[in-house]
Amino acid sequence: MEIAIVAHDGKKDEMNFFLTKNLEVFKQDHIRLIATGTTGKIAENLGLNVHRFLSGPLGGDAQIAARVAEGITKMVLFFRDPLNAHPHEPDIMMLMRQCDVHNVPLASNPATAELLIMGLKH
Ligand SMILES: O=C(CO)COP(=O)(O)O
Repeated sequence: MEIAIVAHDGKKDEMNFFLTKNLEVFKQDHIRLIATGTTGKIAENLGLNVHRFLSGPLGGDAQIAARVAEGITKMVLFFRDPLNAHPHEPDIMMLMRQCDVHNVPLASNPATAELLIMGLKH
């Protein structure tokens, strides 16, 4: 099962905490982790296998949106920073829209991500 992780700069510490807490889940063989460029580094630094796409502002969100549209990515954990402006806002909206179009679970904050991970465990 392919899961995408994405975190805006203001949320990267929370992504680090979340991944650390759920390391055993993300290490499972049946889970393939993908990420935008800089977020992927966080996962790599924790010893996780992750395929890193472009950084968000350079098109990473758009690349992941395409995988959602194609039915490859099955879950998106996107820790958004609602308190800052992002130059690639259209790409961000596209990623979220594609999740809704294709009924792919999308967590836009850590609390929801925890619930999705709990769902995965059961
Ligand atoms: O900008 C992002 C999501 O919109 C995240 O990109 P990075 O993981 O490269 O920082």
